This record gives sequence, structure tokens and C-alpha cells, in this order.
Amino acid sequence: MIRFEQVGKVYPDGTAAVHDLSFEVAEGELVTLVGPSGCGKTTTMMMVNRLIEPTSGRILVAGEDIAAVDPVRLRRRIGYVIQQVGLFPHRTVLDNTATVPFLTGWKKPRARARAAELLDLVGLDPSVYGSRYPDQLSGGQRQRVGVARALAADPPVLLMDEPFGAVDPVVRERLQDEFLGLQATVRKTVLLVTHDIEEAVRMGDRIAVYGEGRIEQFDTPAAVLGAPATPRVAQFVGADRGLKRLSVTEIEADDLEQPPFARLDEPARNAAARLRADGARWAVVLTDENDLHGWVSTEELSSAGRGGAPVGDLAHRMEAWVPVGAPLKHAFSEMLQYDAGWVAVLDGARFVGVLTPAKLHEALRRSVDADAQGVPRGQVSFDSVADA
Ligand SMILES: Nc1ncnc2c1ncn2[C@@H]1O[C@H](COP(=O)(O)OP(=O)(O)OP(=O)(O)O)[C@@H](O)[C@H]1O
Repeated sequence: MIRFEQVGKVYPDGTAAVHDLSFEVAEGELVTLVGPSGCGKTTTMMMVNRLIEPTSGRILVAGEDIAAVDPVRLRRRIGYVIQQVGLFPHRTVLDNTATVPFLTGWKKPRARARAAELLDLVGLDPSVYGSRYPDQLSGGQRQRVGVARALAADPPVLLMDEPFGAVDPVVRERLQDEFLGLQATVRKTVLLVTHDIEEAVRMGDRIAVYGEGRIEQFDTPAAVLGAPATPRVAQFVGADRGLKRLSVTEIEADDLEQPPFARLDEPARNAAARLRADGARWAVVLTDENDLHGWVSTEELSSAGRGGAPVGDLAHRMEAWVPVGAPLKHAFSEMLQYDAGWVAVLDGARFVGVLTPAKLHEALRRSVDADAQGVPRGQVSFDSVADA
């Protein structure tokens, strides 16, 4: 959808801002451009809507060399969100949002109806906020209006330059999540500039990590964190990249342990005898359909006496659980929150297995090796000190 072919930019004063950029952003993909200040991210982005012209190479949008496209026409196909949102102070939120539809000649009622739809989409009730002026909004709300305005003309491409930079970290995280939710439905082709590696990792399907004026690595967040291509990338992503990688590595069924289990309606004494014979101190409690009910200790089952009480009478609820496919970080955080030595992993209600700290470490290590070798994680073997 967006293709850079050996693009370079030298400013008139001789500053070479970027060199030899070649990369492609697929349709519906969100690529983050990240790197230290002055490395050329904004220059890269502004060449896409021709606010800056390259001095070498060419850029294609939807297969068309943009040098040959009228800049005004080009910009109508490309939404642009910037940090200083740039709303018109004397226009209402609704009319600010409708700016591009107005410019493209839509009738006012239609443009406003579209703007109201978009405000709703970004979580601002148009009947409450539509008639306000920008200075009557919080920073986060203004930022949302900026996103709504960029989306109002339904452009296939969206350029976002530090779009969540002007708000505090808590609001920023919420806006990031909201935008990702929105992106899952609107599926725009997005280039997002940030100097924040956390944001780049969180938002990007792929990340372009810049050094001075060039891309040092262009890959998935997991690959950038797991195998930085150059010392400069390693330095930029930081010493705690293992921790960051936890948030982009998904739990897979192969990562899990299968603990002993007891059936919800089997007699407690049968389950107790079986678990004692296996030397197990506890078991997960499952229904006949393998849905997770909870957990129970062997001791509790043993003390149930000789009656035929079912396991279900003694079971505890399972607080610590995560869905399969969730990031490892989510599982780790559940373990800490519930002070649990493991978390259950579910597919819908169905029990898939448990993740322990050792398995979590193993999954992380195998995912790094799998990326390096370009194979699925299940194909990577792992020897840990614990196995020795
Ligand atoms: N109009 C200009 N004339 C000369 N040099 C410029 C001009 N605009 C930008 N530069 C230089 O080009 C380089 C890249 O700038 P750019 O704004 O693309 O970086 P950036 O990575 O977006 O930085 P930041 O994160 O600080 O916004 C910098 O060295 C900058 O000083």
C-alpha cells in the first residue's frame, strides 16, 4: 500500500535527514517508526503526503508514484494526526471533525452526520461533545477528536505523528488501546511515528527502528526485542527488552503443563486415592466437557471422609486464569496478583493447561530462538538448568 524505494532527503541547508529508505507497508498494516530525536522519522512520514518532497528515490501509494499525484488530491486519501492536534479553536468539535468532508464538498448535514458517527467511534458522545469548542475538552479528548477528524473522510491511509504524545502516561495507554480496538475494525494502513519504544512495540504490527537517517531494523516487535539487528537497536530497545517481549509473546498450547485433574462430579474419595497414588498435592477440577471449574487440594479431598461427596463440593474457584493467545505478560501479572504459582489457560471456558514460571521462561526463550531460526515455536527444543 505504501512503498518506499531508495528514498532520500537532503534539506536545502545540506542536512541529510534520511538515506536510502526502502520498505513497504501492507494494506491494513500498522507500522511504527521509532528512534531517537532527529533520526528522520517525521521527515519520512511527511514525504508520504508531500508536505516534504524527497530528493531521491520514489514513494508509491496504492501502486501510484505520488510525485505525479496532485498533493491536495493525495492528502484527501491520507488522514493525518499530529501531536498538537491543530483543531480550529473557533469551530465546534463536530465541525472540526467534519473539516475534510466539508472541504471535499459534502453537504453540511451529511458531513455533520458523518462527523457524529466518527466521534461516537472514538468514544465521544456527539450529543455531549459535538457542540463544545476545543478548549472545553481535556487533552485526551482533543486527541480523540484529532483521530476522528483524520478518519472522517475514510482515507485508506493514516499518518500519525506522536499522536498520543501530549497526554499523561495513563491516558496515553487508554488512547493506545482504544485506537488498536478501532484499527481492528477500520483496518487502515497506518504509519505511526513515536520516540517511545513501548508505544512502538504495543502498537506496531511491524516496527522500523531508525538510527541516524536510516532504518536499522524493520521487523515484528517480538523479533526486534528478541534479536536486535545491530548494537544501536539493542541499545535503543533497552536492557529490559526481555520484559518488554513478554508483552508481545502470546501463550501457545505447546507452552503449557498438564497438571493432574479431578472431575467435578466424581466422588471425592476416588479422586483423593488417585491423586495420592500419583503423589499429587492438588488438581484442577474440570467438568465432563473439560470446562474449568476450579481447583482442589489432595488433603481437602482426603478429609472429605467416606461419604460420596462429589469433588465439586470441595473445589475452590480459580482466580488466576488467562485466555490462550494472551501475552505472557498477562499471565505473569495474574500470577503476581493472585500470588499463584501458576495460572490456568482457557480456550473459551475449556481448560487447555497451566502456565508455570518455569514454562513461561521456556516459552519466552523458545520464542526468541524460533524467531531467529524462522520456525514455529513448537519446533524449538529447550534445555533448562532445571532439567539438568
Ligand atoms: N527544514 C529543515 N531544514 C534542515 N534540516 C531539517 C529540517 N527539518 C528537519 N531537519 C533535520 O533533519 C533531521 C531529521 O529530522 P526529523 O524531524 O525527521 O526527525 P525526527 O526523527 O522526527 O525527530 P523528533 O523525534 O525530534 O521529531 C534532523 O537532523 C533535523 O534537524
